[in-house]
Formats: sequence, structure tokens, C-alpha cells
Amino acid sequence: MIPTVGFNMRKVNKGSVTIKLWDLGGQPRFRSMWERYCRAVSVIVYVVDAADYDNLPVSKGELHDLLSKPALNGIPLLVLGNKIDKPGALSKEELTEQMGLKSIANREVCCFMISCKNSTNVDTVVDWLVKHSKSKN
Ligand SMILES: Nc1nc2c(ncn2[C@@H]2O[C@H](COP(=O)(O)OP(=O)(O)OP(=O)(O)O)[C@@H](O)[C@H]2O)c(=O)[nH]1
Ligand SMILES: [Mg+2]
Repeated sequence: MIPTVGFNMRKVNKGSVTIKLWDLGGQPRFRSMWERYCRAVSVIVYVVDAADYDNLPVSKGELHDLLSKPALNGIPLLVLGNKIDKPGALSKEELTEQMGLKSIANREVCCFMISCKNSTNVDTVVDWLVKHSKSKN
């Protein structure tokens, strides 16, 4: 897999719902564009590597910085702890603690632990997204 350069857009169909996904690059040089792309979305999905402890403080800082933007007030947040197939990956409780998710106020916050590699819990994520999708009509 190559790192996302800038962003990618994809549409995923689930039943009668089409989810439009903007996949934003996570490298430092792309972080300043996150806010712009998160404006007016139904949900912000923040994916972290649950097995990469060293980068969690930076990831936490970037997340809270993003959520502090007034334009993003109230948008529901879904945090995904990915790579739970890796030995030593954090538990949901540990990730919640390390990312400071309990301190986030004034928006819905949800966290799932997933493995994209093994497709673990990916269905749960899609179901959650469908529930939070907004009708165009
Ligand atoms: N073990 C394991 N590896 C994974 C999993 N998901 C992704 N990877 C690997 O992690 C690496 C990084 O994946 P990317 O999808 O490029 O990560 P990204 O977060 O999109 O990175 P940016 O595009 O820079 O934001 C790749 O080598 C993937 O194969 C997972 O669930 N388990
Ligand atoms: Mg990417």
C-alpha cells in the first residue's frame, strides 16, 4: 500500500445508501487540509494504528486540534483503532484513554477496533456509517 497523496474519493453502496468517502492523507504535509475537507460532512472518521504506541500522542494532538475548529462543531466522530491483528495492539479501553476520547464534548463519539487486513469489524463500521448518513432529500 502506498501512502495517500492528497486525498482519494470513493463511493460505497450499502443497500439503498451510497456513502461518499473522502480518504485524506495522514502525513504531516497533508494535515492542514483536513479541516477544509471535514466541513459539512456527516461524520468524521479518524483512523489510528492501535499497535503504534509511539505515534499515539501525536495522533491525539492532531485529533483534538482538528476538533477544536469551530467549523467542525457537533460533527459526529468515529475513531477506528486499526491493526488489531498485530500482537500487542491496544484494547478499546486503552485506545480511548490514550486518545483522550472521554474529554470530547458536544458531539457524538464512537470507537471501534478493527483490522482492515482481516476485515474484522468492517461491517460494523459500515452499518454505523449508514445509520449516520444524511438523506439528500
Ligand atoms: N497488520 C495490518 N496492517 C495493516 C492494516 N491496515 C493497513 N495495514 C498496513 O499499514 C500500512 C499503511 O497503510 P495505509 O493504508 O497506507 O495507511 P494510511 O493511514 O492510509 O496512511 P496515509 O495514506 O499516509 O494516511 C500498509 O502497509 C498496510 O498494508 C491492518 O489492519 N493490519
Ligand atoms: Mg491512506
